[in-house]
Amino acid sequence: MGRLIVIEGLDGAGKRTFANGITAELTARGHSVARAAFPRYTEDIHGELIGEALRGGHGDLGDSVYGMAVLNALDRRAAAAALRDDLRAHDVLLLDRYVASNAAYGAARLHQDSSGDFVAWVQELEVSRFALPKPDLQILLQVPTEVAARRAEHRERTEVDRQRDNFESDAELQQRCGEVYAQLAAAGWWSPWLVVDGSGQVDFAGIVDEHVLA
Ligand SMILES: Nc1ncnc2c1ncn2[C@@H]1O[C@H](COP(=O)(O)OP(=O)(O)O)[C@@H](O)[C@H]1O
Ligand SMILES: Cc1cn([C@H]2C[C@H](O)[C@@H](COP(=O)(O)OP(=O)(O)O)O2)c(=O)[nH]c1=O
Repeated sequence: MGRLIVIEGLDGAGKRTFANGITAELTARGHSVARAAFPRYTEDIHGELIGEALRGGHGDLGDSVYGMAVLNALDRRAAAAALRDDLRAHDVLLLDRYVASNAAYGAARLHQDSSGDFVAWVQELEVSRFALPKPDLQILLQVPTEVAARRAEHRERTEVDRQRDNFESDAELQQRCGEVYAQLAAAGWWSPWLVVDGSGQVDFAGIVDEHVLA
């Protein structure tokens, strides 16, 4: 079985860039890597609806914390069989966002912390009821909120189809979300966590040696 490695962090933290760096390091050493990113905006009907709701579609759906979280959970549930296939076929399956994104963003939107009802509800739904594949490691790519916001703005200007959605433009929400992520990591929520400082150069070789393949 391959190792399931999840990358979490704020919008604009640099998750995709980090995933590219880890993938390059692993493939250079001859390891096979599968990748997925949630939400699956173009591959799954739940993901498609999430994208539309994030941009104001479907009435007040985007305002509903539980509604959006259910859609995100169903997107992952629909992906579970493919994730298991990837884990059988590859050395590493690298995910850009997973269940902890639901926990961190929902709790932050509701002004709860990681010990509140919302995180417990996510755990009950996605971990217990949907029995999604458990990560071997969740990596929190941690950057100051202002840095993440600047990067997201830069990305919006320079990349096609990477416009910021309603959450991404809300600085206070991002700040609270970063705090919940830090609590989840400190508590070892669902799996071991590694917190990586994403504000400067990242030591991909060291992280692969000590954490991804360990
Ligand atoms: N370590 C880094 N230092 C400087 N800029 C970065 C770094 N990582 C990512 N970026 C830039 O920040 C922006 C957002 O990165 P991205 O990987 O798309 O973030 P995310 O997937 O977390 O939203 C991109 O323009 C990217 O080039
Ligand atoms: C995967 C996932 C994302 N989210 C949130 C985080 C982001 O604010 C938003 C969209 O994800 P994001 O990774 O920002 O997508 P993009 O490719 O557009 O940058 O949805 C959840 O609330 N729950 C989830 O399960």
